[in-house]
This record gives sequence, structure tokens and C-alpha cells, in this order.
Amino acid sequence: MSHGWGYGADNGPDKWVENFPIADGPRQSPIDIVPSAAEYDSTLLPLSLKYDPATSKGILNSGHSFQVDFADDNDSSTLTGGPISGTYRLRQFHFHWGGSDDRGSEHTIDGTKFAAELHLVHWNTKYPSFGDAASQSDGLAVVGVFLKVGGANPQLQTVLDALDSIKSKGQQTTFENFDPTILLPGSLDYWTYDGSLTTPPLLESVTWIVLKESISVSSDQMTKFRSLLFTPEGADPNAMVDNYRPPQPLKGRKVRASFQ
Ligand SMILES: NS(=O)(=O)c1c2ccccc2cc2ccccc12
Ligand SMILES: [Zn+2]
Repeated sequence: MSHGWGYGADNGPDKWVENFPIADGPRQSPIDIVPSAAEYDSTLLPLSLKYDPATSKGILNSGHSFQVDFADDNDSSTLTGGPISGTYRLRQFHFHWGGSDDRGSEHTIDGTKFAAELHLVHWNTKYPSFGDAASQSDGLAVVGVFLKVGGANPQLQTVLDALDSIKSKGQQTTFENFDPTILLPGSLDYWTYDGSLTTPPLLESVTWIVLKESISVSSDQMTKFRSLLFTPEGADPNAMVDNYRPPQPLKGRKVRASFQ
């Protein structure tokens, strides 16, 4: 039986092009960010992230990552400003991480990998739904935050404490009254470029906003990420690690910086 996409040798990023030819498209993500080649753009606005903790709903093991889902039926939790026009609603956040602390992020900086990467996914409210927005070139905006191994992160710990309840693919539990703002670094300086989802269907509909400043994570906390499984309850257990796509060709794209 042909199995779906994943991160293994038989179904991983190098194989995705077989079922998703856009994998070789002109605006694929992630990319390696080269700060010296990024262009400072003084017209870029500061990011405005306004999240209402009442919109957080639940936490789910998707079988590719884990995600915290938000109610997005109104403008309670939004992204405005930055490189985007209009209002984008927060849909979910999730992470990518490695099997060891030396890898795990999707974007890299001058080739440097971080231990993990947080993605806050938003959709453009000029479209009627997330699903409609996902197929539009300006439909989605994802804020990426690097996790750098160092001291323990108490704000992250509240998310990690929920993982025991969603060890296997398909498991979910309530996760209420959580404000993702507490996961953000002090500075909202960013790089931005036009890209894609980093997982199938790899739709080229994402404005990427990658923060310059990382947040901390301890090595013990990284071990907690690695306690999750790609596999459903009852199946042979396969640890959820290395769920990241490597950097893709820039293909002439410009990366802009909001800072000098
Ligand atoms: N890595 S990712 O942010 O491209 C991504 C999404 C991006 C935009 C919209 C939905 C997305 C859903 C994802 C689900 C799992 C992993 C990455 C995902
Ligand atoms: Zn992601």
C-alpha cells in the first residue's frame, strides 16, 4: 500500500516532487537566509500581532508535527502590518525539530541550522476561508521563530506539558486560554520573502516573515519534542523527529530585511 508523504527515506522531502510537482516550483520554502544579501526596505512596517488567548482551542498530533489550533471565525487574533496588506487571522501554530540539537529548523541563516522552528500560520481575510486563501498567492502569512538551545524556556514548557496527551498521530486534547505572544522574542525585526508551505501540498501562497531574534529552548525540552510519534496508537512506534524540509533554491527571489 502506497503510504502518504512524510520525512522518511521512502516518503521524505526528496520524494515529494513525485506527487507534488510544485516541489520544484519557483517560490518554494524554506530557504537559507543570507543576511548580507538581504535588502533593507525602509517601507516595511513593524509587525502587529494581536492574539486573544480565548481563541486557542486544542492541541493535535497531526502525524507530521503537533499544532495548536485557534478559532478563526472573527478578527480576535490577527497579524497586520509587516510586509502584508490587510488583516490575516491566526489559524494554528506548530513546530519542526531534529533528532538531535544540531538540526531541526527549516530556514537556516548562512547555513546554520537551529534545533527547532516555530511557525505561526495566518490567512488573508480578503478570502472567505483558510482553504480558499491557501490557494492564493497572497493567501497566507507564516511567522517563523528559531529555537536556539540554551536555557530552559518556561513559556514553551506550558505547550510541552500537553504533549503527553497527544503522543500518537490523531490524538488531540483541549488547549485553552493560551496566548502565543508569550512565545515571541523581544525583537520583532524580520526578514521576509515570497514562498510556500514547507509540507505537501507545498502551495506557493505564503508570505514568510522570519524573525531575526531566536527564543531559547533547553536540551531537556528538546527531548520532550522527540517523545512524540509519527505513528498512530497501536502501530509500530516511529519517533517524530527530523520533521523538517531542507532549504530550497532561491530562484532569483529577493529577501528583504525590516532592519539595518
Ligand atoms: N510548515 S508550514 O508553515 O508551511 C505549514 C503550513 C503553512 C501554511 C498553512 C498551513 C500549514 C499547515 C502545516 C501543517 C503541518 C506542518 C506545516 C504546515
Ligand atoms: Zn511549519
